[in-house]
Amino acid sequence: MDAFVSRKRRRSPPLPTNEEAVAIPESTEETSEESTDFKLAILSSLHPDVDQGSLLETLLLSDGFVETASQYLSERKYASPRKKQAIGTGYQASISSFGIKSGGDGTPRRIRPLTRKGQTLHLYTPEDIEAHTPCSIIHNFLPSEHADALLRELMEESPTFFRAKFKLFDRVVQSPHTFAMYVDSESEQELHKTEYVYDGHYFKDVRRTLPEMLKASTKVEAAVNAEVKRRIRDFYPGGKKLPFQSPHDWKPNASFVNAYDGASESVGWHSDMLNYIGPRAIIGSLSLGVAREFRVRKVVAREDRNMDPKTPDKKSDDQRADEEGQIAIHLPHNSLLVMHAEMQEEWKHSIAPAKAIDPHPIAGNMRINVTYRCYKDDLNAKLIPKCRCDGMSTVLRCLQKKKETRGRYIWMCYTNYQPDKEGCSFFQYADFDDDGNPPWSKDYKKPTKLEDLPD
Ligand SMILES: O=C(O)CCC(=O)C(=O)O
Ligand SMILES: [Fe+2]
Repeated sequence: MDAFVSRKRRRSPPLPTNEEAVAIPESTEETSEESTDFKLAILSSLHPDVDQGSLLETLLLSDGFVETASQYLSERKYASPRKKQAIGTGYQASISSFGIKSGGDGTPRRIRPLTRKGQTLHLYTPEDIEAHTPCSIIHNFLPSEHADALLRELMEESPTFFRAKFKLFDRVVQSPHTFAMYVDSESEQELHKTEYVYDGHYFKDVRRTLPEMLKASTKVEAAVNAEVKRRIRDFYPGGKKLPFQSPHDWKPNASFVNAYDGASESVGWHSDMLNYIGPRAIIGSLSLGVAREFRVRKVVAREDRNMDPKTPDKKSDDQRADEEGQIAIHLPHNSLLVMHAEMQEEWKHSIAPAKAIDPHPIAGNMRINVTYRCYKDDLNAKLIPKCRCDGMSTVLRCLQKKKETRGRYIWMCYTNYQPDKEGCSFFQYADFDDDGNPPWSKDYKKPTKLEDLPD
């Protein structure tokens, strides 16, 4: 099997499919694993020199139609596995090099996830990543001396990074990687230490952005803004920004730096806290040192999984990822990943533990990641709703699991996540205008009511 598709055999019949989660259309919904194997056998006999991974990938991209897949394979626009070219540390016959594009006629392209149950689809090229995930990537982002200087600066800091403790059900667990938080000004530093709540507590160790980080930040800002504009133009309906997305340029003023020391260090499935960065947030994520896999998967509502919405969801994120399929984006040294506006609300991400890693000449076994973020003045910790736990600020979440409330934002108590504290049950729907401004913002535009519209 090719390096970029791994596949587990299903033991039970396939789950009913849904258009967001899988690529195989309704017409092939009832087909069993055996019939996929049968289709692969036909394709294999027609194209004996193409490896199984490429056959399967082409079959998926052809919506399960053998004839279409065979036609693409006959045209042979893809890189033959025997002539694979190295991209970073991995290998890939690019999906787009198969000559199949998500749009291509000037109309906005839809993100079309290709994941299937039990699969990890590995993506390496910028074209594949932006076509099938809510992210875009720029390889070799900084001049190489600058990337190395930034890596050295952060390697020096990393022994003093912090390992978070949090509550998982009734157990206290330690985060499987270390991190530190940096802000760009002294006033923000003071405010963060005393006002901003993370995972139910205040961080006392908020640092000032270091010189190389600051230098990189200006370049990240320009690149992210250009990528966001391109994303809106080429991918979003009508070439318009998403509802709740800010119309203004993105300006980073804070960052989390994560350190993964060795193959087993990781971060579990999550989406990032929106409290201070607002709805439809953008994040610029710079990877340095050892190349690792960044995994993404789309959140699927329970009804779409044919689950009774009232039944508690007992499956872990890892089980879900395995069931629904996931995409692995390979992040080599000096790559900038832009997480676009649809990412945090609709997708989850993780850094998976690796089986093996290629040591980096400067970083050894370490991967360093800087996530540049834009903390919004109007979502300052003093302004957002507080819960009943000692005046702690609440967390902003976007509901995803049930269809009837899907996409609604809520403010809720976050203290429950802290090892030694029980939270309150505070919960309140959160209101934002089309540009993502909260009602207390001077820029907030009240939505026009139907009866107020001119005849
Ligand atoms: O290390 C990464 O690439 C991702 C880190 C991350 O998800 C986070 O800081 O929220
Ligand atoms: Fe994250």
